[in-house]
Amino acid sequence: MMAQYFSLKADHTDKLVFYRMGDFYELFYDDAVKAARLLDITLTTRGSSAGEPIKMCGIPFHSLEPYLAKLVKLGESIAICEQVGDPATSKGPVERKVMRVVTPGTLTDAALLDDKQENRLLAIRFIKGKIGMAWLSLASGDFALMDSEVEKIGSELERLRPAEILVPEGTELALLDQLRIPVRRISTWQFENDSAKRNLTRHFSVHDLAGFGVEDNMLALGAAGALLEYVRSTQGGALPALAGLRVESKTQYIELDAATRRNLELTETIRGEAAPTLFSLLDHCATGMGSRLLAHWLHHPLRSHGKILERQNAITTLLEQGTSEHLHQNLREIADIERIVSRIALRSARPRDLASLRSSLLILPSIAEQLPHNGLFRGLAAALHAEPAVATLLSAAIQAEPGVLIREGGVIADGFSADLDELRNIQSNCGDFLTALEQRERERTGIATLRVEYNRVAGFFIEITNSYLGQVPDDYRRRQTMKNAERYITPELKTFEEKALSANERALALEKQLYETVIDTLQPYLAALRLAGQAVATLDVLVCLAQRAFIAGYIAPSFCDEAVLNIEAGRHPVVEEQIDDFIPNSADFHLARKLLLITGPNMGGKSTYMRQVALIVLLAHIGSYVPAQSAKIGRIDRIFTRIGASDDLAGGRSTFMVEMTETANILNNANEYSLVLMDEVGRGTSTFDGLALAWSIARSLIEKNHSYTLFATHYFELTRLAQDYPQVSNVHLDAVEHKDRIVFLHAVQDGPASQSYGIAVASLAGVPRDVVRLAKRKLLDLEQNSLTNGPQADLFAANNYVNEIDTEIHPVIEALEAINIDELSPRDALQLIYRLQELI
Ligand SMILES: Nc1ncnc2c1ncn2[C@@H]1O[C@H](COP(=O)(O)OP(=O)(O)OP(=O)(O)O)[C@@H](O)[C@H]1O
Repeated sequence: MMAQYFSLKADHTDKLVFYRMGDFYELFYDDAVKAARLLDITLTTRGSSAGEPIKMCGIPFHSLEPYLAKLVKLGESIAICEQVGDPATSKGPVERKVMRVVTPGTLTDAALLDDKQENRLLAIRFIKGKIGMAWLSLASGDFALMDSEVEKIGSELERLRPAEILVPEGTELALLDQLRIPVRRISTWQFENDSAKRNLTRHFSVHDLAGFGVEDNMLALGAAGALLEYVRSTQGGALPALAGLRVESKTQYIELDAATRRNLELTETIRGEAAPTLFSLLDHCATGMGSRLLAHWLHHPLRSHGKILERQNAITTLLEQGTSEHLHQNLREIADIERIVSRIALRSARPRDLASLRSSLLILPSIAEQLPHNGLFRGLAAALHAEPAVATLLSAAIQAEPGVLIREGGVIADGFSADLDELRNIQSNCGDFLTALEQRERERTGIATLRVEYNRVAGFFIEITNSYLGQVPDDYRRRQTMKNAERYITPELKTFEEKALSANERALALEKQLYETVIDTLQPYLAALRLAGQAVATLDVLVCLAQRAFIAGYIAPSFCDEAVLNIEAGRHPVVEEQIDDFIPNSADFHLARKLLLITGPNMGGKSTYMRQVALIVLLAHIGSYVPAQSAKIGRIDRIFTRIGASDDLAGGRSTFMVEMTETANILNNANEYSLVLMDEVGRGTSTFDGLALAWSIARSLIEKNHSYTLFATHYFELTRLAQDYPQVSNVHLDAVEHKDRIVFLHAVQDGPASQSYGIAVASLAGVPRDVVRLAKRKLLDLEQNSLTNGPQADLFAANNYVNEIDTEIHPVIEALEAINIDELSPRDALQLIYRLQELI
């Protein structure tokens, strides 16, 4: 047995091998050690090999799924090895085979998949600064490819969020090793374009790939080929019917770099949590398909105003008709058609998948009828009226509530197959037949005590007590002799016995065969069903966005071709949900006003304001309504952000290095159609360096990039840029000090800030009072020594360097500050004077 195990394991060295032994899957050696640790199950030993005990652990076969789910989540791949031979007839160990390989990127089982998340497998190939990428979601059949540049890889990974990555052997890229995504290195030759082309044309049964818009020289082609082969190897040779092959174009979507996707907290917070994010706020979709599509839309804002307006108009119609809630309730009844369709394609669909597909298909026409007859809805309604033949077939073929597993039967509906009905009749009519036979034989033989019976050892028999043996007819054959009776069988009973005993087995076999036929019959309809699934998803997202717009008072943004970005009374969609009185703020950009320099106290709301502008722009481009009073948006192709400080310790980059790398990316790539958010750039280094950098970066953004820029800074000196450049406007957020408190107004106003309140905020945050006091004193010195007339110290000015020692508080002053004169007795006062004198 171990020899058999070793030969199977040799083909799956990089996976955990689940070796089926009766009712258990067992793991051996290192696999056992690893699985025991990851699954928290007992590690034990079984027998020995080469004198060493064999380490093993095992799990019961019927609870495979939760264990698989846990391992796959941890990034492991598993080869599931089943017994395929018959234990009764095989000499030596039963024949076993790896029937299925489960890897994080190739999941299709409902139990292993997250409803709301797309599960993608991504293959990447690198050649001379370029990358070719192909990705596939096996569960939904979406297959796409794209060429890009190496420096975009971070952004692409953040966008696609693959569950598993394939790269050619020998690929060295630090970024890949830092990811928490399993990376599999496969032979380089599998990434060759020629064999990929052959594979793909064969798979799609086409002469060439031009029809998909795939060019011969695309780098991504090789990646697509490698990906397809990998999937085939995990699915026991079967390949799903893929929805087609999409070439994703770079110009289709607004580009968001990796940092921006993170900073805007689209689907994950900066800390990596699922909420609160834009997605967690918006996602009230009725189906998993809708949630997945919404996440996709958020990461793929469109550039084409035409396409955006199609969605927006659809939302407007839903709002006008007020049917969203009703549609939402109807959509809740719809199963995950996309994933069921993929499982049908892979022939792994369970009976209940078919039942839920059926019930969904029966509801779809009524949903389609509720849809308005305009714009996007026309196409959606057509797709929802998917092949009625499928629902008819499934109604005829599958029981109302089928069993869980086809091997246990109870799946195929009565009346679908006459043969199956007969087999089932035999089982259920067994009792009737025997009573009727008994009656007939009693009459024929005249033996009143004759009994027809069954037991497991003798099978069916007619029992006649010894006193009537003389009356036994000739056609009775003796089966067994008892003490007081004889047991007989007749040809009729024999035929019945054979039928009855095998009926159950044959019914199960026939059900399995019929089930396979149903799956076969469904294959030609899968493309239409997939479209129906996509239509459900689209409708679900539109309804969800319409509901959000209604509940939160969003408005429809308008688009134009001029250089304009005008938001009246905009709100941050996520922050406004978390606090009671959110103050709306406007933002106005045009050709003559392209950089807003934002100053104001910490906690004033600068980051919130900048992010809200970006989120409104992003929401507008997915077709959604936006949280504002009005919004008019010109052409925008990219959004860049440089917000917050984070170390990239694993990548060997300090906070400041990360800050400058992201800034470099912006300065090198942002153009007049870009929206740029710069939050306190330069704060990661010394004051003078930081200020000098911030100043030159802002100038470059004005002079060279011409982007729509929101530039938040604490360097007050930068506000002077507005005097040199007409495109720069100063805006500020304010606070007022009230007794010991500081109140933030959160309203964006024209002009530079007058104070920074940093020290007041520090005090608010609980910084010890003596430190705050020292800081105030130091600030006073700095301001007095400054040669500028400005309200804040000008660090560019000469002579503002103040000797630290000079500003230290004299111990006498400190002692005086510490006393409460009203509480001093005359005697204490006298002593104090002595002490103070000593301190001079
Ligand atoms: N427009 C607003 N209306 C009401 N509250 C707001 C508004 N903007 C921000 N806030 C509140 O103020 C808090 C601080 O905002 P934010 O982080 O944007 O300040 P900041 O100026 O960027 O501060 P820092 O300079 O310290 O980063 C937010 O968490 C939010 O609770």
